[in-house]
Amino acid sequence: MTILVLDDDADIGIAARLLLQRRCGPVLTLQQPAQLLAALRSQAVDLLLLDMNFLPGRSDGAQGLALLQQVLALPEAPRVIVMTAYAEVELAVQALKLGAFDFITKPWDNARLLATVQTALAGRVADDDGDVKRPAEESAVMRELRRLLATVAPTEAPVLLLGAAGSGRSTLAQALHQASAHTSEALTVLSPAAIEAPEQTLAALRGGSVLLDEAFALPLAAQQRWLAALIAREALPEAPRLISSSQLAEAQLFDVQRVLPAWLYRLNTVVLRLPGLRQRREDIPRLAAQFLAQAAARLNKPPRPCSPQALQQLQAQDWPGQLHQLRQACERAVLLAGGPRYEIADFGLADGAGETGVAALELGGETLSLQARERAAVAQAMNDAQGNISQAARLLGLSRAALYRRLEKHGF
Ligand SMILES: Nc1ncnc2c1ncn2[C@@H]1O[C@H](COP(=O)(O)OP(=O)(O)OP(=O)(O)O)[C@@H](O)[C@H]1O
Repeated sequence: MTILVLDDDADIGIAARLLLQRRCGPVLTLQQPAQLLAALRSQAVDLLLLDMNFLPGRSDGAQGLALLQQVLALPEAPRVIVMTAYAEVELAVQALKLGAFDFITKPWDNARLLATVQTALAGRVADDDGDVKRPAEESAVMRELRRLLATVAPTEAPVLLLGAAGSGRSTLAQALHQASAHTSEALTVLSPAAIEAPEQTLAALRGGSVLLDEAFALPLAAQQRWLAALIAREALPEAPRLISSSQLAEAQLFDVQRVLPAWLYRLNTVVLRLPGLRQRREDIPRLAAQFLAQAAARLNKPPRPCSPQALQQLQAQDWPGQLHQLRQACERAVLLAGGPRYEIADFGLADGAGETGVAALELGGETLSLQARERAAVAQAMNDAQGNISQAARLLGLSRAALYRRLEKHGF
C-alpha cells in the first residue's frame, strides 16, 4: 500500500512518513502541486493525503479542490484524504461532496490520522495473486443513506434512526451530529429506559445534540413523561438537536400498546433506516478489511490480507449481531491467524450460527457449547423483552451491566 503526501510544507511530509511508513507502507512526499498528476500517472498510489492551500495568502482551498477533482478523474484514482486547517470545515465538506474519502485537520492528532489512513486503505483487498484491487465501493443503500444524512444534518429536524442492534446507529448519530450546526457542542447520549427524571435531565442540556437511545424501550406512561418533558424543554432557549434511535421494526413502531403515537411523531420527522448486513453484503469485504486493519494496529499484529475464499464466506454469513459481530469475528482472526492471510477458520465462526442465527443454536440441543447456550439465552431474553435491556436483564437474573457485557461478548 503506497501513500503519497502533497503539502508545500516539507515538515508535514516528514511527519506523515514518520508516523505512517512503518505501519501502513511506503510514504512518498511532494511539495509542488504541479508535480502531482504526473506522479500519480507514473506510480501506483493507494492513498493521497492532499493539502488544500498552496498559494501564499490564499486559504479558500480553490486550488486543492481543483486538484482533487483532477485526481479523482484519473482512471486509477487513489483514495484521497484532504488536509485542512482547523477552521475550514466548510472546505472539508466541499471536498467530501466532490468524492474525497475523508478529511483531517492540521495540526493532526496522530492516532486520528493513523485510524483515518487505515480505514481508507482497508478497502483495498488482495486478490488471489496478492495483487491489490480497486477499493470495494459502498453499497447503493448506504450511499443513499449518506446522501440523506448530508441533506438532513444541517437542519434542525428531529431524526429517528432505525436499525437492528449493532447495525451502526450510534455511529450514524455521531456522523449526523458532526455534520450538523451543533458540531462544536456536545452530543449527549441518554437511555430513556434508565432515566427516572426526564424533566431534569433534559433541562440540564444546553445546545448540542441529544441522542435518545432506544427511545421506545420504556412503558407508555414513561413515554408520556418524556414527551411532556421534551415539549417543555423545547419551549426554552438552547434546546438541543434531537436524535433518537430504536431497533423496533416498522410494524412494532405503530403498535399503540408499545409506542405512544404522539411520542413517535415528536421524534420521527425524518427517519433514517440502517439496513442489516444481509441487505448490504457488498459492504462486508470493505468493513471486514477495516475491522481487521484496526484490530491488527491495536493489537500490534502485522497487517495481513484476507484470502478471497475467506472474504467470500464472510460475505455469505447473515451476521445477526450485525457490525458488532463482524468486528468481534475480525478481532478473533487477528488474534488467531498464523498464516500469511486470514483464512475463514481464523474467524472462529460457530458452525451454522452465521447462516441461520440463533435458531440454529437452539436446534443444536445437547451438543451446544456453554458459550452458544449463553448466547441463545441472551438472544431469547432480548427478544422476549423486545429489546428492553432492563427487562431482559431481569428475565436472565443479571444486572444491566452484566447483560451489556454479555451482549458485547456475543456480538449483538
Ligand atoms: N460505517 C461504519 N463503518 C465501519 N464501522 C462501523 C460503521 N458503523 C459502525 N461501525 C462499527 O460497528 C460497531 C457497531 O456500531 P454502533 O455501536 O454504532 O452500532 P449500534 O447500532 O449503535 O449498536 P447498539 O445496538 O449496540 O447500540 C462499532 O464497533 C462501530 O465502530
